[in-house]
Amino acid sequence: MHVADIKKYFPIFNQQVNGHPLTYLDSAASSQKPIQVIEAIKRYYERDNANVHRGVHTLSSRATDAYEQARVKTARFIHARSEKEIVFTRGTTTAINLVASSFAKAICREGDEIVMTPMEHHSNLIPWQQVAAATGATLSYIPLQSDGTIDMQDVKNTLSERTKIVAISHISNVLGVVNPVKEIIHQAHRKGAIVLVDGAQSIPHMAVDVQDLDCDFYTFSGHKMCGPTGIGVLYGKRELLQTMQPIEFGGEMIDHVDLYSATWRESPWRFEGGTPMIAGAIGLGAAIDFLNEVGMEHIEAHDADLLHYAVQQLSSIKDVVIYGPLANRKSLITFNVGSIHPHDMATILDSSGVAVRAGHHCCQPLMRWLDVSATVRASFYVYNTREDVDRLINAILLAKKLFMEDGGDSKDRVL
Ligand SMILES: Cc1ncc(COP(=O)(O)O)c(CN[C@@H](CS)C(=O)O)c1O
Repeated sequence: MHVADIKKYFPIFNQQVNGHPLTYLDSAASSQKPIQVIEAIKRYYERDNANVHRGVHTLSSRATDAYEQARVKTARFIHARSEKEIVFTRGTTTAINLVASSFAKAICREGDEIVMTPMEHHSNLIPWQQVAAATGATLSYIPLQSDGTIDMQDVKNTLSERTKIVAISHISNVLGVVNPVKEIIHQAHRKGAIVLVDGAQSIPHMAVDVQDLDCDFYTFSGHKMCGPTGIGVLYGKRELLQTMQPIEFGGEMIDHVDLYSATWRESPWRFEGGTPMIAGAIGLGAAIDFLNEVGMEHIEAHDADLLHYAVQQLSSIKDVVIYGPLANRKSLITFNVGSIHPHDMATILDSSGVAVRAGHHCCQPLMRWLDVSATVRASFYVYNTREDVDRLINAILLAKKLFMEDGGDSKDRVL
């Protein structure tokens, strides 16, 4: 399967939007789904649908096998030591909240420190604010360089003997910057701190080896990596997961129950109370098969080519401001064009069939750090092509002509 002709596996592109071919540049919000994932979920509901772990009949056995095979595939995809280090959650947000509520609240005390960065998504910011409020721990932030990157000296200066938790994104959903998480983890471990990596934007775009990183927790969402919504993953070192108490209680997750008390199954099952996202997990497994067939190295190379082309083309338009570093970034480009409000820009782009995201991208502290109220973000994935970038540029030039007095300059070109 060659990246160049991957679009044909995505049925959603067989449509026009506002009279134009769909140019989907919002994969950082949620990716599109290949027919292989759609068919896997359809096949489950048509042939194998039953509840897992409890039934002794054939369909329940088939559903259980498929569900647990998805866990094995996920463990292999991120090079976890064991599938028992893979907890299925609803997504990145619930994975982070599980660690914050179950692990962090148990180990943090008055005066302990939780270290983050101002670029974090609200899902990797607010849970830690809640931990601080509940335990008396304090929040410390690693300062960003002017281009949005992190300097390791600032990391060392921010960490202290009181640091208990470091929570950091692998790739920013606004800046696109790839953070030096392996080095940060090394420095955090020297202080005895535990590190959670928010992998929502990295897992879809780069090969991740959690053992090589030596991260303690790693979180991501199926819907951003060609999988369905409603399924995500918390990777946790087994010795840490085993110390954690569940935060949702009921069926599936128990060992023994009497009228006044209950005991739990081992991890990961103790964290998967109630009927799990069976079809979601099976769809995630199919998405992992698809990404493995394409090859993460090919995805990374395709991503780099598209992003380089997009930065080059966007930079050629007068009045464009690009946020984040021009190198060491992946999969997305955040920008503004002169005085055009991002929502106006996104609306005009949509009239040309170009789907981007506009707003604060669930990163309000980062918008204040950038000193903007909102931005436009174009994000790319395996099914995008240079033609999509050209359509984006053309639509931006149209918006300039509609919204800005000078209507574009001689350097601008309309394809
Ligand atoms: C870095 C990062 N961390 C956590 C999340 C939350 O993922 P969920 O699947 O919604 O739980 C996201 C999702 N960011 C989307 C929706 S705001 C975006 O458009 O940027 C993210 O990018």
